[in-house]
Amino acid sequence: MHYTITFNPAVDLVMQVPVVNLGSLNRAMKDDYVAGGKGINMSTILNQMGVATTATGFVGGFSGSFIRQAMEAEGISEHFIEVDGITRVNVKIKSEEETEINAKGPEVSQEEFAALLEYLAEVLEEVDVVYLAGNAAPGLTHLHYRQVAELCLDKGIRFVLDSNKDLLTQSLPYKPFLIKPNRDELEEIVNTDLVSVEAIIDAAMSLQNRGARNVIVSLGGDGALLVTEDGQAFQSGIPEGEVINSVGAGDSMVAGFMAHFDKTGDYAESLQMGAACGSATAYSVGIAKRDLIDRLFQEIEVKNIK
Ligand SMILES: Nc1ncnc2c1ncn2[C@@H]1O[C@H](COP(=O)(O)OP(=O)(O)OP(=O)(O)O)[C@@H](O)[C@H]1O
Ligand SMILES: O=P(O)(O)OC[C@@]1(O)O[C@H](CO)[C@@H](O)[C@@H]1O
Repeated sequence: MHYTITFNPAVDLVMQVPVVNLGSLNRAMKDDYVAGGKGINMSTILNQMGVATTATGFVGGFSGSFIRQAMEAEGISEHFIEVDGITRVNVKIKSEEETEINAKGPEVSQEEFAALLEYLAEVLEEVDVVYLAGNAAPGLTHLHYRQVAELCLDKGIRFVLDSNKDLLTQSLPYKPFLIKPNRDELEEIVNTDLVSVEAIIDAAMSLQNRGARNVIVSLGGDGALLVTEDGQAFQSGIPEGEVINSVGAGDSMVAGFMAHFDKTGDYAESLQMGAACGSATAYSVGIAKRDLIDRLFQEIEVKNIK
């Protein structure tokens, strides 16, 4: 089972607004509500790829119910802990540029966190994969990320971590199987501008020296780089297509990579699948569907560069 954890899920309100004028009333031409939050997006892709997944984390209020119903409609099993307060609604404005406003989200108490950890400790088995993705909810810190990471290390379970700053770096000693910073996140961690492929690979390897086993660095419309624990590096390109909404592309990439790696153990092909899922989501309103993923997979080139 692939368990995804989203500490602070969201309903993504995706609005098409041709021209945005700050300080004025703007009207959307179209709006879509999508169950979101990084772990939830990963479960959505895993499910598309035929991988058994359970989505967990904390939800509350009407928007929390929306997420639960969306999971049920997709046939994804879930074990969310109900919290007081209302799951956030994150606004994603699609104009000439993409603008995002992520809300704060409801507070998670120590008892609610303990209930999640207890559930995980009870259900996890060695063959499982745990994904912890996104930012913390109010009430949670890097220490809570570390507790999940430690549980996975103790149980010998592959742990996939997609977060940023100290939420990511503080868990590196627990040897996550995969981390996926994007270029900005990696630059922030290593405190340097990364302008060449070589510099990005060196920075990714510095995170391996701190404990990460495999590192994907996603580069938006410029593709992605993968540095593996056996010392190889791969680069993926992007297929032809029109960007509709790139929110969740990174989450899709992680889930696509893991779904394929779990079946094949093949790094190059798994990066190709991750890239297909990432671009397929960028070319969709919400998270990608399988038919587009399969089509784009054929078009993506992956090079072994080390
Ligand atoms: N504009 C785009 N065109 C084609 N493919 C894209 C585009 N943006 C993203 N992708 C694909 O998706 C992958 C992940 O995207 P990106 O680097 O934007 O992740 P991210 O910053 O983590 O995104 P998010 O936080 O929204 O999930 C890229 O490496 C690429 O393969
Ligand atoms: O605030 P966080 O947890 O960093 O990010 C949340 C979020 O922006 O990430 C997903 C895309 O990756 C969206 O579905 C969601 O709104």
